[in-house]
Amino acid sequence: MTDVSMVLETTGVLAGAGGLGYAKVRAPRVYWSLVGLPVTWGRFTFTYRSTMDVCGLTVQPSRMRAFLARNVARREVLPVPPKVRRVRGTSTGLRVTLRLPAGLEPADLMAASERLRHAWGVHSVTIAETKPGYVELRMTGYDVLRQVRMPRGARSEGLAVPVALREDGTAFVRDYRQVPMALTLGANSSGKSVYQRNLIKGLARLPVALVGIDCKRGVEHSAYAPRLSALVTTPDDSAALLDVLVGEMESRFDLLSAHGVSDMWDLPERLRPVPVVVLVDEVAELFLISSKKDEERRERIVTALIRLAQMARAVGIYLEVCGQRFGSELGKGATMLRAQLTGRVVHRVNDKQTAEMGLADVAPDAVAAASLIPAERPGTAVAADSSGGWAKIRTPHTSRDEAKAACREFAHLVPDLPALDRFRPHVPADAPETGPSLVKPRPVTE
Ligand SMILES: Nc1ncnc2c1ncn2[C@@H]1O[C@H](COP(=O)(O)OP(=O)(O)OP(=O)(O)O)[C@@H](O)[C@H]1O
Repeated sequence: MTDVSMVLETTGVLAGAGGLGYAKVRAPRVYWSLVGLPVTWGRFTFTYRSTMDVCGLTVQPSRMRAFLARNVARREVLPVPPKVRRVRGTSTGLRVTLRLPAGLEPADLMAASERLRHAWGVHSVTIAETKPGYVELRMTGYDVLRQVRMPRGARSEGLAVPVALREDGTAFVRDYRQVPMALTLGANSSGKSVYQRNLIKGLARLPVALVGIDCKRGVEHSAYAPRLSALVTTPDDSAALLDVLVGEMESRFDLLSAHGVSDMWDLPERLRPVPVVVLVDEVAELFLISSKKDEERRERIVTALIRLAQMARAVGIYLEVCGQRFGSELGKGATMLRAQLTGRVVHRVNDKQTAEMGLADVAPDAVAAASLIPAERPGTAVAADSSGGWAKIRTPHTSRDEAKAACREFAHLVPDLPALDRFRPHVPADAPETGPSLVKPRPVTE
């Protein structure tokens, strides 16, 4: 709903810019609130019945209803469209809650979304089932992914971080309790680091331990050091850290079994271990070997990652893996690990095979959309999970310094986790607020 701040923004922008034409191109949010929303709302109200009828989204009335219409109301018996329960304008579009009559299902509306989009002259129409028998029609008035602004009220809580904006104007939330393990793929400069920065910025304020594995010499993760419980930057240290995480997982399982529960969240709060999010950047670095002697290390790393991905959810250890490609070319264990990482975010890719690696097993319909992401829209991705649902998303642009500042601000939230102490990065007390990082991971390999 438009509010006071929106009205002020509206007036200010229009006064300075000199007209609606300018607003339409340069300030689509303003144009939508002033012109698009009232026009679309009116068009929707006046054409709803006829549009649903021509789009094949009506059913024959029940016998009783037909009888009453014919004999009591003495009017023509009309086909019945879904009942409109609520219409709500937002700063990006129009939301309509519909109650489906018997005989219609959400898939019928999904199949007609392109027709509805044209009929009401909006940028996009998506359909979301809100509860059995009810759907929400989410219309956007303009391309909300062109200039991303997260919805008001989207904030991190529990173990969920609103990390990007969906095409329908709602927040894409990375919720670790719903989707514990995830994989982010994308070509160079497609926006993977910015996605991770948004994630870190949101996670930093939550009661979680953050672990960084960044074999690109820590170029990204060293900025987050003040908030990290552990940071490793070489494959050897990664192998040691992953062994410790597997040990932590096992002792947490002992705790669950001692209390007769099968999930950490069933433990009383005072006994519950702190959740751990393990962020792995450039995963291929952990798989590659340059000599025979690296083979044993690779085996150790891959086995540990697979064990964590398969079991650690129940004890609150979550994996967030990132890479350019993640297929069988990485060797033994790669596809097995990938199958466990059920949350997928695929940015622009260089070839269709990479999109398939990321999406074909969970949401095959999304492969084409990921292959079409243009280079001039960095940060755009297709997000999917094993439910089969997918959405086009784009992150808000977040600089390294912003993520770094959030990690400093919430450095006091680094939880006590003795098992990880020897991997804790050393942050000099006088490390600069911005600029190149002075953070050094400690040498941990024995
Ligand atoms: N959501 C976004 N909005 C605007 N610009 C973005 C967005 N995401 C990324 N960019 C820009 O795109 C460029 C590449 O982004 P980023 O560094 O995140 O890519 P990457 O996939 O991590 O690349 P690499 O694999 O080379 O590290 C950067 O200049 C960044 O500022």
